[in-house]
Amino acid sequence: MSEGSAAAFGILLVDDEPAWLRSMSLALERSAGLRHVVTCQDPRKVMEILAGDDIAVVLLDLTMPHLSGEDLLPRITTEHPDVAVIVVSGLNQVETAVRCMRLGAFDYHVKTEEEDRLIAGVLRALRMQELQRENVEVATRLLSGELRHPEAFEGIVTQDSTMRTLFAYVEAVARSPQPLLVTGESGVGKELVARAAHRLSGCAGKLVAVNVAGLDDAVFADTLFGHVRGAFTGADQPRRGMVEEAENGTLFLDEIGDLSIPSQVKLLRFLQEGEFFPLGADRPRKVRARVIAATHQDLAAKEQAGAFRRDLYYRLRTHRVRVPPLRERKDDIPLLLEHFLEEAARSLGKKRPTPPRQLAQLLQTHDFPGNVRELRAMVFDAVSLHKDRVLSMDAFLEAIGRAGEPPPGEAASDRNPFAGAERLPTFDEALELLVREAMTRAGGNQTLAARLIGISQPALSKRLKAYRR
Ligand SMILES: Nc1ncnc2c1ncn2[C@@H]1O[C@H](COP(=O)(O)OP(=O)(O)OP(=O)(O)O)[C@@H](O)[C@H]1O
Repeated sequence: MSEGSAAAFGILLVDDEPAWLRSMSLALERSAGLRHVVTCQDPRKVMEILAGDDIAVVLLDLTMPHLSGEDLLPRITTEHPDVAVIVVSGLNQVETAVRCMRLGAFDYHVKTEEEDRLIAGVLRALRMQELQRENVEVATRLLSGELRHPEAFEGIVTQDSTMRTLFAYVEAVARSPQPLLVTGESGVGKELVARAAHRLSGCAGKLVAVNVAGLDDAVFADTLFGHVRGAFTGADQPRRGMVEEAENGTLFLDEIGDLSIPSQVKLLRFLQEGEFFPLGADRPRKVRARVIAATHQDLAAKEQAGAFRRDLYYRLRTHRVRVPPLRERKDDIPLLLEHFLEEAARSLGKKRPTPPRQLAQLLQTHDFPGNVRELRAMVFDAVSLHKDRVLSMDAFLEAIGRAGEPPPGEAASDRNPFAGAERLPTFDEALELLVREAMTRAGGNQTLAARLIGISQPALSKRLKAYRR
């Protein structure tokens, strides 16, 4: 967990030994940047402190005068179930530990163990607390369905309800320092979602985007973490890595599914410790930057196949969203068409053309394997070619037709819908199936259906009449 979020949570140390309270407060601040630490020597005052202060974690000694930790523990867990209590005892007794856990303790530590282990335990408890609070926040936002900052999503044109839910989720987790994983097919708008999350994060720094696909381990390390002068032959100047560029901001790692295993190890270290070694440096550097990762790949499958480290996978997906492909939100197509017509006309210095009435309908018959990017390219292409007032459908028909063609090298017979059929339809049956499919895809519009299968509207109408008889 990075220091940023942890520092905001209150921690209460309860012990009758002032020396332990002092040294633990110092250790929490020094090693984990935890500054909101309250100390209490008198266990009788604990409930009062909890009622007044925003405390997330209590470190509770067991043996104290007036009131023992074991008596206090059930009162805390009953009255403040959202507070995590870590018992810190001088006794290394399994029975005591089991009793405390049964009474609702989050964890049990022995005072003689290494300080680092106790601090790691506190950070673990804080992480749980943070996730719990975020869950409540997410549920509240999703239920209210309202966005507090709709302007952050301005560039994302949509009226789809799944997308609206996704926005509410992104808004709820945007201020978390934990990673956000954005998945979805190529061209669905993952980068736009990452930029919206950054805008909502309230971070003062900038968003720095790095496409990690195809970077070998050395280039990845140099790009992200930089190097010191003289780190390798030719390194006559030190270089700041992208992580430092993104300090107090967001590091957006695109195509994370392509990261090599050695690079995954380096990234995990940065996520866990918030620190990294520039190439050639003998001391680590600490930088606070939120990581947003994106991929079009199935990371779970990659993890299962051993191509993606499990620890990194779980770390990255602490918060996650899947941006649905365009074919799952076809109602967005007319809106996006309008948006891109406007954008294309502006950037090409042309007057905005009027789209033919059936264009949106035609586009809704297409599956858009390249998603929003494909639609955008189609519109730009058509606007750049267009001359009359009304936009021609031809460029779109051609693009859609081409999209259905097999890729070069793939034989047409591989995609033959009849290949493998036990009984071939007769010519007339096949024709009827084709006509009916075109009518379904065109939403009952005969002109459009006729264009889809390359015949005239009267010819199609004649066939339909014949089928009705
Ligand atoms: N809902 C949307 N509204 C407006 N423009 C969009 C929308 N979704 C995507 N775009 C545009 O489509 C293009 C592709 O979007 P983006 O780069 O965010 O996709 P991606 O999912 O990150 O793709 P890749 O996986 O290839 O990196 C960009 O030009 C983007 O501006």
